[in-house]
Amino acid sequence: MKTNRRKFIQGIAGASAGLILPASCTTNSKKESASSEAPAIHIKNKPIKASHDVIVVGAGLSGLHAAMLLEESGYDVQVIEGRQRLGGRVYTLLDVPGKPEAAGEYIGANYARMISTVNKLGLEMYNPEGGGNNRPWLYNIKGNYIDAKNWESHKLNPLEGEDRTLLPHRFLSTISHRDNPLSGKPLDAWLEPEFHKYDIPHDQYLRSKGVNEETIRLMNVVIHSGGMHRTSAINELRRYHVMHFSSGKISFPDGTNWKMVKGGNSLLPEAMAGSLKNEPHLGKTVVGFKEENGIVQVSCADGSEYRGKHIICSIPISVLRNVTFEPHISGVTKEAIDQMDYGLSVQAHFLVKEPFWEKDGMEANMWTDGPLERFAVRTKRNKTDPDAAIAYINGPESNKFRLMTDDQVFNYVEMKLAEMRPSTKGALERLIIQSCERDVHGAGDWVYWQPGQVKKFANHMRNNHGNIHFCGEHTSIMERGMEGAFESGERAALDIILNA
Ligand SMILES: Cc1cc2nc3c(=O)[nH]c(=O)nc-3n(C[C@H](O)[C@H](O)[C@H](O)COP(=O)(O)OP(=O)(O)OC[C@H]3O[C@@H](n4cnc5c(N)ncnc54)[C@H](O)[C@@H]3O)c2cc1C
Repeated sequence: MKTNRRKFIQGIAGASAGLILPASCTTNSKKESASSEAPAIHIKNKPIKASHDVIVVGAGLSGLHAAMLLEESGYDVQVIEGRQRLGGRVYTLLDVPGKPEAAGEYIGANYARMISTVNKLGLEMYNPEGGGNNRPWLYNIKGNYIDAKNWESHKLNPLEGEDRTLLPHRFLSTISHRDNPLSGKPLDAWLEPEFHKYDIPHDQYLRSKGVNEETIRLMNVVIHSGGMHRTSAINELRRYHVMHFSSGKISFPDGTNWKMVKGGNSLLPEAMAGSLKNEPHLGKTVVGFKEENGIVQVSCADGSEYRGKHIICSIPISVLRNVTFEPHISGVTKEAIDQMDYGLSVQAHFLVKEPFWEKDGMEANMWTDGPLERFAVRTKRNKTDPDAAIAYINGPESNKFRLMTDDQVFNYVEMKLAEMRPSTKGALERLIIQSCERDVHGAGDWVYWQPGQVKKFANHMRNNHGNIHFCGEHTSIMERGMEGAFESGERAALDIILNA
């Protein structure tokens, strides 16, 4: 029996309001087992049946959320994941001192679906002290060290009037959001044709608003893309619209605006996977989909195959360039697969053997317009954790690291640090290099829209290809980040539940 539509939508609405999914989603909705009702087809004279109702490809938040929702509606679901771990871009480095988050870190108070899932699975959230953006920075601009307190009057400050109090690390978010044409509009307004006029390079948009070149140069330091000229202004306007939409309006009951999962955010995808009837299969890198007579055959790099009546595919869009589809994907969706790109970041993690900031008497954390962009002592999860530091490069400088081995990244970072901050020499011990595109399953941090791409692609990203339904943060329209992943998984699951 199919899930009752009204009940299911009530359940989703409940989850979106931060409530636990009601029992109506799990009762009276059992389907017959897949094998008993799958139509038989013939491939090379061999009768083929779907082994599952739905195969979910990718065990990141979007895929796992879709799997949970489908299972609650009685579908037989098998999750398969290319990596040997769950979580995708939620990845707590549990073996690294201080257990830093390598990717999805801050859970916003407005993340209704995610918070609901955390609560439902019995996990706890907390705020590590001194996290977020409240750490004091020492600025290194054009080779000059500048304390935050001296910035307002400093000759390198390119702003005028009251704006001179704005600190460089706030330039991008504050100036991009100023007079944001999306303000006061619904979260999906960025898709509307009336905003296509902002689908232009972000630096061009800022110049038209009178922002000067030096301010744009400093904003460019940490933009999550190949640079301001490569990012659509509407991409950035949407980003800050979503961020500001709820800030100040929604907070956790303790008054805070963001939290992390106690013990590490990776506990969430692990608990989500643990709640499924069928254990996810790891190490299953999908290389091809072939749909015939309503059954999709999924081929993996290790030679194994799965068959499902439906597929939910959460693979990052640019990684899909390496996956074959039969029938072929063509038209705008194919262009999007070939052209969409992800922001990059590389993180070099170090243990701090000696507090180098005590040697030179400067702030520990550096925000620079040089090749290292940001170097910071990490927030501790527990007071007893050792000091650890991270070089976090996510602006245009991050591109070159694609060509380096981990050792070369460490050598480069240490060399640049020693030039900029001699007190770090001998004070750091190498731990790990992390980047979300350093293996074949990752494309980078998160998708960004290049000038002209919102107009061209944004309304095609969610189209299914036969029985293959796409999800992943790149397909979200209201939320971004981890909550965007949840939103997209929910949409793909609903697509099957309501339309299949
Ligand atoms: C450095 C960094 C910091 C971030 N900080 C935040 C933050 O503070 N707050 C926030 O909300 N968001 C943050 N994000 C974004 C957030 O982590 C992501 O938006 C979200 O986790 C994406 O989930 P997803 O399911 O869409 O994709 P993914 O997590 O990437 O899931 C896709 C899965 O598919 C698998 N896969 C890929 N190719 C194949 C294949 N061929 N076969 C089988 N499986 C495959 C991958 O291994 C992966 O597990 C951050 C991301 C990064 C990188």
